[in-house]
Amino acid sequence: MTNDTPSAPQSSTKSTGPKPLMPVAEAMAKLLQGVQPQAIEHVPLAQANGRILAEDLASTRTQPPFAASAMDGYAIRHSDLASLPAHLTVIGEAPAGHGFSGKIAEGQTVRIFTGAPVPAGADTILIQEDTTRDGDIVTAHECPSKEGLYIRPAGLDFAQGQVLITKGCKLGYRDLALAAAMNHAELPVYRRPIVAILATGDELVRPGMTPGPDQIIASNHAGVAALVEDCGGEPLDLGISPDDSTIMAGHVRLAIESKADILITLGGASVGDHDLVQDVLGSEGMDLAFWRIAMRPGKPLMAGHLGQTKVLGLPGNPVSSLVCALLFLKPLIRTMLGQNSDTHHETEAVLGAPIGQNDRRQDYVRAELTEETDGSLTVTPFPKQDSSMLALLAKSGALIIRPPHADALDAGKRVPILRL
Ligand SMILES: Nc1nc2c(c(=O)[nH]1)N[C@H]1C(S)=C(S)[C@@H](COP(=O)(O)OP(=O)(O)OC[C@H]3O[C@@H](n4cnc5c(N)ncnc54)[C@H](O)[C@@H]3O)O[C@H]1N2
Ligand code: MOO
Repeated sequence: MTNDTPSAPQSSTKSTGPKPLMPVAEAMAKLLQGVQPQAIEHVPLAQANGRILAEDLASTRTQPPFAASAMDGYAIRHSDLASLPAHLTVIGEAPAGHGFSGKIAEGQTVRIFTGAPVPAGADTILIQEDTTRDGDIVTAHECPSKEGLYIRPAGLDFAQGQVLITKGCKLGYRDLALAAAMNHAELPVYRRPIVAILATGDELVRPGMTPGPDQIIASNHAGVAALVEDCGGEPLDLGISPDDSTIMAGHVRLAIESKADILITLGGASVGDHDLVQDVLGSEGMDLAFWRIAMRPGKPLMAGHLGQTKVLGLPGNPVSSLVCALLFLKPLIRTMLGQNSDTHHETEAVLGAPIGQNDRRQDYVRAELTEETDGSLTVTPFPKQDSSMLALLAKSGALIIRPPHADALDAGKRVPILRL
Protein backbone atom coordinates (compact mmCIF):
# COMPACT_ATOMS: atom_id res chain seq x y z
CA MET A 1 0.00 0.00 0.00
CA THR A 2 1.11 3.58 -0.37
CA ASN A 3 2.80 5.21 2.52
CA ASP A 4 0.88 7.17 5.14
CA THR A 5 3.13 7.17 8.14
CA PRO A 6 3.83 10.80 9.01
CA SER A 7 5.00 9.78 12.48
CA ALA A 8 7.82 7.61 11.01
CA PRO A 9 11.28 8.60 12.33
CA GLN A 10 12.87 11.42 10.32
CA SER A 11 16.37 12.83 10.17
CA SER A 12 15.13 15.78 8.08
CA THR A 13 14.58 19.18 9.66
CA LYS A 14 11.21 19.46 7.89
CA SER A 15 8.20 19.43 10.17
CA THR A 16 6.56 16.09 9.42
CA GLY A 17 4.43 15.58 12.50
CA PRO A 18 0.82 14.45 12.28
CA LYS A 19 -0.56 17.89 11.45
CA PRO A 20 -3.82 17.87 9.47
CA LEU A 21 -3.52 17.33 5.74
CA MET A 22 -5.32 19.81 3.50
CA PRO A 23 -8.56 18.44 1.95
CA VAL A 24 -8.44 17.96 -1.81
CA ALA A 25 -11.17 20.52 -2.55
CA GLU A 26 -9.45 23.18 -0.45
CA ALA A 27 -6.11 22.55 -2.16
CA MET A 28 -7.82 22.82 -5.55
CA ALA A 29 -9.47 26.13 -4.61
CA LYS A 30 -6.12 27.51 -3.41
CA LEU A 31 -4.40 26.40 -6.59
CA LEU A 32 -6.95 28.07 -8.86
CA GLN A 33 -7.35 31.22 -6.76
CA GLY A 34 -6.72 34.32 -8.88
CA VAL A 35 -5.70 32.36 -11.99
CA GLN A 36 -6.54 34.45 -15.05
CA PRO A 37 -6.96 33.32 -18.66
CA GLN A 38 -3.88 33.69 -20.83
CA ALA A 39 -3.42 36.56 -23.26
CA ILE A 40 -5.10 36.22 -26.66
CA GLU A 41 -3.09 35.70 -29.84
CA HIS A 42 -4.20 35.34 -33.46
CA VAL A 43 -2.97 32.28 -35.32
CA PRO A 44 -3.46 31.10 -38.92
CA LEU A 45 -5.98 28.31 -39.43
CA ALA A 46 -3.13 25.88 -40.13
CA GLN A 47 -1.84 26.41 -36.60
CA ALA A 48 -5.17 26.47 -34.81
CA ASN A 49 -5.88 22.76 -34.51
CA GLY A 50 -6.30 21.81 -30.85
CA ARG A 51 -6.12 25.43 -29.67
CA ILE A 52 -8.75 27.01 -27.44
CA LEU A 53 -10.88 29.70 -29.05
CA ALA A 54 -10.72 32.91 -27.02
CA GLU A 55 -13.68 34.81 -28.51
CA ASP A 56 -17.04 33.85 -29.98
CA LEU A 57 -16.66 33.47 -33.73
CA ALA A 58 -19.35 35.04 -35.94
CA SER A 59 -19.58 34.41 -39.63
CA THR A 60 -18.43 37.19 -41.95
CA ARG A 61 -20.69 35.86 -44.71
CA THR A 62 -23.78 33.88 -45.63
CA GLN A 63 -23.32 30.35 -46.95
CA PRO A 64 -24.24 29.60 -49.62
CA PRO A 65 -24.26 33.27 -50.58
CA PHE A 66 -26.75 32.59 -53.42
CA ALA A 67 -29.31 29.91 -54.29
CA ALA A 68 -27.11 27.15 -55.70
CA SER A 69 -27.64 23.95 -57.61
CA ALA A 70 -27.05 20.77 -55.61
CA MET A 71 -26.80 18.61 -58.76
CA ASP A 72 -25.48 18.51 -62.32
CA GLY A 73 -28.43 18.92 -64.73
CA TYR A 74 -30.76 21.63 -65.96
CA ALA A 75 -32.24 24.67 -64.23
CA ILE A 76 -35.96 24.58 -65.08
CA ARG A 77 -39.39 25.95 -64.27
CA HIS A 78 -41.22 23.09 -62.56
CA SER A 79 -44.50 24.00 -64.29
CA ASP A 80 -42.86 23.36 -67.71
CA LEU A 81 -42.75 19.62 -66.89
CA ALA A 82 -46.48 19.22 -66.27
CA SER A 83 -46.70 16.69 -69.11
CA LEU A 84 -43.92 14.30 -70.12
CA PRO A 85 -41.84 13.98 -72.13
CA ALA A 86 -41.25 17.75 -72.10
CA HIS A 87 -38.94 19.53 -74.57
CA LEU A 88 -36.98 22.59 -73.39
CA THR A 89 -34.62 24.93 -75.22
CA VAL A 90 -31.15 25.28 -73.69
CA ILE A 91 -30.30 29.00 -73.65
CA GLY A 92 -26.99 28.91 -71.75
CA GLU A 93 -24.71 27.27 -69.26
CA ALA A 94 -23.91 27.87 -65.55
CA PRO A 95 -20.80 26.08 -64.23
CA ALA A 96 -19.74 26.62 -60.58
CA GLY A 97 -18.11 30.02 -60.28
CA HIS A 98 -19.87 31.41 -63.39
CA GLY A 99 -23.55 32.24 -63.06
CA PHE A 100 -25.83 32.66 -66.07
CA SER A 101 -26.78 36.31 -66.30
CA GLY A 102 -30.03 35.96 -68.25
CA LYS A 103 -33.50 34.88 -67.17
CA ILE A 104 -35.28 31.64 -68.03
CA ALA A 105 -38.69 32.04 -69.65
CA GLU A 106 -41.42 29.44 -70.28
CA GLY A 107 -40.05 26.42 -72.22
CA GLN A 108 -36.42 27.37 -71.61
CA THR A 109 -33.65 25.88 -69.51
CA VAL A 110 -29.97 26.44 -68.58
CA ARG A 111 -27.39 23.67 -68.38
CA ILE A 112 -26.19 23.86 -64.77
CA PHE A 113 -23.55 22.19 -62.61
CA THR A 114 -23.29 21.50 -58.88
CA GLY A 115 -22.49 24.65 -56.92
CA ALA A 116 -23.47 27.13 -59.64
CA PRO A 117 -25.93 29.96 -58.92
CA VAL A 118 -29.48 29.11 -60.02
CA PRO A 119 -30.45 31.48 -62.88
CA ALA A 120 -33.33 33.90 -62.50
CA GLY A 121 -36.65 32.37 -63.55
CA ALA A 122 -35.68 28.78 -62.61
CA ASP A 123 -37.24 27.18 -59.55
CA THR A 124 -36.04 23.55 -59.74
CA ILE A 125 -33.07 21.44 -60.91
CA LEU A 126 -33.73 18.50 -63.25
CA ILE A 127 -30.89 15.97 -62.91
CA GLN A 128 -29.16 15.08 -66.16
CA GLU A 129 -29.86 11.34 -65.69
CA ASP A 130 -33.56 12.08 -66.35
CA THR A 131 -32.90 13.80 -69.69
CA THR A 132 -31.72 13.26 -73.25
CA ARG A 133 -30.11 16.01 -75.29
CA ASP A 134 -30.15 16.82 -78.95
CA GLY A 135 -28.33 20.04 -79.80
CA ASP A 136 -30.09 22.90 -78.01
CA ILE A 137 -33.11 20.77 -77.17
CA VAL A 138 -33.22 18.79 -73.94
CA THR A 139 -36.02 16.29 -73.30
CA ALA A 140 -37.17 15.64 -69.73
CA HIS A 141 -38.38 12.08 -69.15
CA GLU A 142 -39.07 12.49 -65.44
CA CYS A 143 -40.45 15.41 -63.47
CA PRO A 144 -38.70 16.33 -60.17
CA SER A 145 -41.05 15.28 -57.36
CA LYS A 146 -41.52 18.84 -56.12
CA GLU A 147 -40.77 22.42 -57.04
CA GLY A 148 -37.46 23.59 -55.56
CA LEU A 149 -35.82 20.17 -55.68
CA TYR A 150 -32.00 20.24 -55.72
CA ILE A 151 -31.78 23.97 -55.01
CA ARG A 152 -29.86 25.02 -51.92
CA PRO A 153 -31.36 28.32 -50.82
CA ALA A 154 -29.01 31.17 -49.86
CA GLY A 155 -28.08 30.84 -46.17
CA LEU A 156 -29.03 27.15 -46.01
CA ASP A 157 -25.88 26.48 -43.97
CA PHE A 158 -25.47 29.73 -42.04
CA ALA A 159 -26.02 33.47 -42.23
CA GLN A 160 -23.68 36.41 -41.85
CA GLY A 161 -23.35 37.46 -38.20
CA GLN A 162 -24.32 34.07 -36.78
CA VAL A 163 -22.03 32.89 -33.95
CA LEU A 164 -21.12 29.35 -34.92
CA ILE A 165 -18.12 28.53 -32.69
CA THR A 166 -18.13 29.70 -29.12
CA LYS A 167 -15.35 30.93 -26.86
CA GLY A 168 -13.71 28.09 -24.93
CA CYS A 169 -14.13 25.53 -27.73
CA LYS A 170 -11.14 23.28 -28.34
CA LEU A 171 -10.79 23.66 -32.09
CA GLY A 172 -10.89 20.44 -34.09
CA TYR A 173 -11.05 19.57 -37.77
CA ARG A 174 -14.76 20.35 -38.10
CA ASP A 175 -14.41 23.74 -36.41
CA LEU A 176 -11.48 24.67 -38.63
CA ALA A 177 -13.38 23.81 -41.81
CA LEU A 178 -16.32 25.85 -40.54
CA ALA A 179 -14.09 28.78 -39.57
CA ALA A 180 -12.60 28.72 -43.07
CA ALA A 181 -16.11 28.68 -44.61
CA MET A 182 -16.93 31.71 -42.44
CA ASN A 183 -13.89 33.35 -44.08
CA HIS A 184 -11.67 33.60 -41.03
CA ALA A 185 -8.04 33.12 -42.04
CA GLU A 186 -6.80 33.62 -38.48
CA LEU A 187 -8.41 32.74 -35.20
CA PRO A 188 -8.19 34.33 -31.75
CA VAL A 189 -6.90 31.69 -29.33
CA TYR A 190 -5.51 31.75 -25.82
CA ARG A 191 -1.73 31.70 -25.70
CA ARG A 192 -0.72 28.20 -24.68
CA PRO A 193 0.62 28.07 -21.13
CA ILE A 194 4.28 27.06 -21.17
CA VAL A 195 4.65 24.23 -18.69
CA ALA A 196 8.26 23.62 -17.67
CA ILE A 197 8.77 20.09 -16.36
CA LEU A 198 11.72 19.27 -14.13
CA ALA A 199 12.41 15.75 -12.91
CA THR A 200 14.57 15.40 -9.81
CA GLY A 201 16.54 12.52 -8.38
CA ASP A 202 20.00 10.94 -8.58
CA GLU A 203 18.36 7.64 -9.43
CA LEU A 204 16.84 8.80 -12.72
CA VAL A 205 18.02 8.47 -16.29
CA ARG A 206 16.15 9.39 -19.44
CA PRO A 207 14.25 6.73 -21.40
CA GLY A 208 16.58 5.03 -23.88
CA MET A 209 19.65 5.34 -21.68
CA THR A 210 21.29 2.53 -19.77
CA PRO A 211 20.64 2.98 -16.06
CA GLY A 212 23.37 2.31 -13.50
CA PRO A 213 22.87 -0.51 -11.02
CA ASP A 214 20.85 1.63 -8.58
CA GLN A 215 19.04 3.70 -11.14
CA ILE A 216 15.64 3.60 -12.84
CA ILE A 217 14.11 5.19 -15.92
CA ALA A 218 12.44 8.57 -15.47
CA SER A 219 8.87 7.93 -16.60
CA ASN A 220 6.83 10.75 -15.13
CA HIS A 221 8.01 13.37 -17.55
CA ALA A 222 6.66 11.55 -20.61
CA GLY A 223 3.22 11.14 -19.07
CA VAL A 224 2.92 14.66 -17.66
CA ALA A 225 4.15 16.24 -20.92
CA ALA A 226 1.53 14.29 -22.89
CA LEU A 227 -1.20 15.39 -20.50
CA VAL A 228 -0.03 19.00 -20.82
CA GLU A 229 -0.31 18.74 -24.60
CA ASP A 230 -3.73 17.12 -24.37
CA CYS A 231 -4.90 20.03 -22.23
CA GLY A 232 -3.60 22.62 -24.72
CA GLY A 233 -0.39 23.54 -22.89
CA GLU A 234 3.15 23.60 -24.27
CA PRO A 235 5.52 21.32 -22.37
CA LEU A 236 9.09 22.52 -21.88
CA ASP A 237 11.56 19.79 -20.96
CA LEU A 238 13.95 20.97 -18.23
CA GLY A 239 15.55 17.54 -17.97
CA ILE A 240 16.58 15.78 -14.80
CA SER A 241 18.24 17.51 -11.88
CA PRO A 242 20.33 15.43 -9.51
CA ASP A 243 19.60 15.76 -5.78
CA ASP A 244 21.89 18.76 -5.52
CA SER A 245 20.50 22.12 -4.38
CA THR A 246 22.80 24.25 -6.50
CA ILE A 247 22.14 22.35 -9.71
CA MET A 248 18.42 22.16 -8.98
CA ALA A 249 18.30 25.93 -8.37
CA GLY A 250 19.91 26.41 -11.80
CA HIS A 251 17.11 24.38 -13.42
CA VAL A 252 14.48 26.40 -11.56
CA ARG A 253 16.03 29.66 -12.78
CA LEU A 254 15.94 28.30 -16.32
CA ALA A 255 12.18 27.81 -15.96
CA ILE A 256 11.77 31.42 -14.84
CA GLU A 257 14.04 32.74 -17.62
CA SER A 258 12.00 30.71 -20.12
CA LYS A 259 8.92 32.60 -18.89
CA ALA A 260 7.21 29.38 -17.97
CA ASP A 261 3.63 29.93 -16.88
CA ILE A 262 3.78 26.78 -14.79
CA LEU A 263 6.76 24.94 -13.32
CA ILE A 264 6.15 21.28 -12.58
CA THR A 265 8.67 19.51 -10.40
CA LEU A 266 8.63 15.73 -10.25
CA GLY A 267 9.70 14.02 -7.05
CA GLY A 268 11.67 15.29 -4.11
CA ALA A 269 8.44 16.61 -2.61
CA SER A 270 8.31 14.48 0.49
CA VAL A 271 10.13 14.59 3.80
CA GLY A 272 13.34 12.63 3.15
CA ASP A 273 16.80 14.16 3.50
CA HIS A 274 17.18 14.15 -0.28
CA ASP A 275 13.78 15.70 -0.96
CA LEU A 276 15.17 19.13 -1.72
CA VAL A 277 12.61 20.59 -4.03
CA GLN A 278 10.67 22.69 -1.54
CA ASP A 279 13.83 24.08 0.07
CA VAL A 280 15.32 24.99 -3.30
CA LEU A 281 12.11 26.63 -4.49
CA GLY A 282 11.86 28.45 -1.17
CA SER A 283 15.37 29.84 -1.49
CA GLU A 284 14.53 30.96 -5.04
CA GLY A 285 11.63 32.97 -3.60
CA MET A 286 8.60 30.71 -3.93
CA ASP A 287 5.49 31.59 -1.93
CA LEU A 288 4.10 28.28 -0.74
CA ALA A 289 0.32 27.89 -1.13
CA PHE A 290 0.09 24.39 0.31
CA TRP A 291 2.07 21.22 0.90
CA ARG A 292 0.75 17.80 1.80
CA ILE A 293 -2.87 17.06 1.16
CA ALA A 294 -5.35 14.45 2.34
CA MET A 295 -5.12 12.41 -0.81
CA ARG A 296 -3.81 9.01 -1.85
CA PRO A 297 -1.87 8.79 -4.02
CA GLY A 298 -0.36 12.26 -3.83
CA LYS A 299 0.06 13.24 -0.21
CA PRO A 300 3.24 15.32 -0.71
CA LEU A 301 1.69 17.48 -3.45
CA MET A 302 2.93 21.04 -3.17
CA ALA A 303 1.87 24.30 -4.81
CA GLY A 304 2.98 27.89 -4.78
CA HIS A 305 4.21 30.61 -7.06
CA LEU A 306 7.53 32.05 -8.02
CA GLY A 307 6.72 35.54 -9.29
CA GLN A 308 4.34 35.04 -12.22
CA THR A 309 5.10 31.33 -12.47
CA LYS A 310 2.73 28.87 -10.81
CA VAL A 311 4.61 26.01 -9.20
CA LEU A 312 3.16 22.55 -8.78
CA GLY A 313 5.38 20.01 -7.04
CA LEU A 314 4.19 16.53 -7.98
CA PRO A 315 5.23 13.54 -5.88
CA GLY A 316 7.82 11.26 -7.45
CA ASN A 317 5.92 8.00 -7.30
CA PRO A 318 4.76 7.56 -10.90
CA VAL A 319 1.08 6.93 -10.17
CA SER A 320 1.04 9.80 -7.66
CA SER A 321 2.58 12.10 -10.25
CA LEU A 322 0.06 11.25 -12.94
CA VAL A 323 -3.02 11.21 -10.71
CA CYS A 324 -2.03 14.60 -9.23
CA ALA A 325 -1.42 15.94 -12.73
CA LEU A 326 -4.86 14.76 -13.81
CA LEU A 327 -6.59 16.18 -10.75
CA PHE A 328 -4.69 19.45 -10.31
CA LEU A 329 -2.60 20.32 -13.37
CA LYS A 330 -5.40 19.69 -15.86
CA PRO A 331 -7.88 22.07 -14.15
CA LEU A 332 -5.09 24.64 -13.78
CA ILE A 333 -4.31 24.59 -17.50
CA ARG A 334 -8.01 24.60 -18.37
CA THR A 335 -8.54 27.69 -16.19
CA MET A 336 -5.61 29.41 -17.90
CA LEU A 337 -7.26 28.60 -21.21
CA GLY A 338 -10.57 30.15 -20.19
CA GLN A 339 -12.25 26.76 -19.83
CA ASN A 340 -14.33 25.31 -17.06
CA SER A 341 -11.94 23.85 -14.49
CA ASP A 342 -14.36 21.01 -13.86
CA THR A 343 -13.23 18.26 -16.20
CA HIS A 344 -16.62 16.49 -15.99
CA HIS A 345 -15.21 13.02 -15.77
CA GLU A 346 -16.87 12.17 -12.49
CA THR A 347 -19.71 9.68 -12.70
CA GLU A 348 -21.02 6.69 -10.75
CA ALA A 349 -20.56 2.94 -11.06
CA VAL A 350 -21.58 -0.22 -9.23
CA LEU A 351 -18.90 -1.94 -7.20
CA GLY A 352 -17.92 -5.33 -8.63
CA ALA A 353 -16.15 -6.34 -5.41
CA PRO A 354 -16.24 -5.15 -1.80
CA ILE A 355 -14.04 -2.24 -0.79
CA GLY A 356 -12.56 -1.55 2.65
CA GLN A 357 -13.03 1.37 5.02
CA ASN A 358 -10.99 4.44 4.14
CA ASP A 359 -8.66 6.46 6.36
CA ARG A 360 -8.20 10.24 6.48
CA ARG A 361 -6.87 10.60 2.91
CA GLN A 362 -9.26 10.82 -0.05
CA ASP A 363 -8.35 7.73 -2.01
CA TYR A 364 -8.27 7.35 -5.80
CA VAL A 365 -8.41 3.58 -6.15
CA ARG A 366 -7.23 2.08 -9.43
CA ALA A 367 -9.97 -0.13 -10.84
CA GLU A 368 -11.17 -2.14 -13.79
CA LEU A 369 -14.19 -0.64 -15.51
CA THR A 370 -16.70 -2.65 -17.51
CA GLU A 371 -19.63 -1.25 -19.42
CA GLU A 372 -22.71 -3.49 -19.59
CA THR A 373 -24.85 -3.69 -22.73
CA ASP A 374 -27.45 -1.42 -21.07
CA GLY A 375 -24.74 1.21 -20.55
CA SER A 376 -24.43 0.69 -16.78
CA LEU A 377 -20.90 0.68 -15.35
CA THR A 378 -19.29 -1.82 -13.01
CA VAL A 379 -16.05 -0.95 -11.29
CA THR A 380 -13.80 -3.48 -9.60
CA PRO A 381 -10.87 -2.26 -7.50
CA PHE A 382 -7.53 -3.97 -8.12
CA PRO A 383 -6.53 -5.80 -4.93
CA LYS A 384 -3.04 -4.28 -4.76
CA GLN A 385 -2.70 -0.49 -4.84
CA ASP A 386 0.80 0.91 -4.83
CA SER A 387 1.71 4.33 -6.17
CA SER A 388 4.71 2.89 -8.00
CA MET A 389 2.57 0.58 -10.18
CA LEU A 390 2.34 2.28 -13.56
CA ALA A 391 1.26 -0.86 -15.43
CA LEU A 392 -1.76 -1.06 -13.13
CA LEU A 393 -2.65 2.58 -13.81
CA ALA A 394 -2.30 2.03 -17.55
CA LYS A 395 -4.82 -0.80 -17.52
CA SER A 396 -7.23 0.92 -15.11
CA GLY A 397 -10.46 2.13 -16.64
CA ALA A 398 -11.36 4.29 -13.67
CA LEU A 399 -10.33 5.63 -10.29
CA ILE A 400 -12.83 4.98 -7.52
CA ILE A 401 -13.10 8.08 -5.35
CA ARG A 402 -13.15 7.15 -1.68
CA PRO A 403 -13.82 10.21 0.51
CA PRO A 404 -11.94 10.44 3.81
CA HIS A 405 -13.23 7.96 6.40
CA ALA A 406 -15.70 6.37 3.95
CA ASP A 407 -17.29 3.18 5.28
CA ALA A 408 -16.51 -0.24 3.86
CA LEU A 409 -18.91 -1.12 1.04
CA ASP A 410 -20.20 -4.41 -0.31
CA ALA A 411 -20.23 -5.34 -3.98
CA GLY A 412 -23.32 -3.88 -5.65
CA LYS A 413 -23.11 -0.48 -3.93
CA ARG A 414 -22.73 2.66 -6.03
CA VAL A 415 -19.51 4.65 -5.82
CA PRO A 416 -18.24 7.86 -7.46
CA ILE A 417 -15.58 7.26 -10.10
CA LEU A 418 -13.34 9.17 -12.45
CA ARG A 419 -13.21 7.54 -15.87
CA LEU A 420 -9.73 7.47 -17.29
N1 LIG B 1 8.58 9.28 5.91
C1 LIG B 1 7.79 9.51 4.88
N2 LIG B 1 8.14 9.04 3.70
C2 LIG B 1 7.35 9.26 2.64
C3 LIG B 1 6.15 9.95 2.80
C4 LIG B 1 5.81 10.47 4.07
O1 LIG B 1 4.77 11.09 4.28
N3 LIG B 1 6.67 10.22 5.08
N4 LIG B 1 5.33 10.10 1.73
C5 LIG B 1 5.42 9.04 0.76
C6 LIG B 1 4.60 9.35 -0.37
S1 LIG B 1 2.95 9.26 -0.10
C7 LIG B 1 5.09 9.61 -1.58
S2 LIG B 1 4.04 9.84 -2.89
C8 LIG B 1 6.51 9.66 -1.85
C9 LIG B 1 6.82 10.86 -2.73
O2 LIG B 1 8.02 11.33 -2.45
P1 LIG B 1 8.80 12.35 -3.33
O3 LIG B 1 7.89 13.28 -4.04
O4 LIG B 1 9.80 12.98 -2.48
O5 LIG B 1 9.43 11.47 -4.46
P2 LIG B 1 10.85 10.78 -4.50
O6 LIG B 1 11.24 10.38 -3.15
O7 LIG B 1 11.74 11.65 -5.25
O8 LIG B 1 10.47 9.54 -5.37
C10 LIG B 1 9.54 8.59 -4.96
C11 LIG B 1 9.63 7.38 -5.89
O9 LIG B 1 9.34 7.77 -7.20
C12 LIG B 1 10.44 7.54 -8.06
N5 LIG B 1 10.51 8.66 -9.03
C13 LIG B 1 10.81 9.93 -8.73
N6 LIG B 1 10.76 10.68 -9.84
C14 LIG B 1 10.46 9.85 -10.84
C15 LIG B 1 10.29 10.03 -12.23
N7 LIG B 1 10.45 11.25 -12.82
N8 LIG B 1 9.96 8.96 -12.98
C16 LIG B 1 9.83 7.74 -12.40
N9 LIG B 1 9.97 7.51 -11.08
C17 LIG B 1 10.29 8.56 -10.32
C18 LIG B 1 11.63 7.50 -7.17
O10 LIG B 1 12.68 6.79 -7.74
C19 LIG B 1 11.06 6.83 -5.95
O11 LIG B 1 11.00 5.45 -6.12
O12 LIG B 1 7.23 9.73 -0.65
C20 LIG B 1 6.84 8.74 0.32
N10 LIG B 1 7.71 8.79 1.41
O1 MOO C 1 0.68 7.56 -1.53
MO1 MOO C 1 1.94 8.69 -2.15
O2 MOO C 1 0.73 9.71 -1.78
O3 MOO C 1 2.50 7.22 -2.70
O4 MOO C 1 1.46 9.23 -3.61
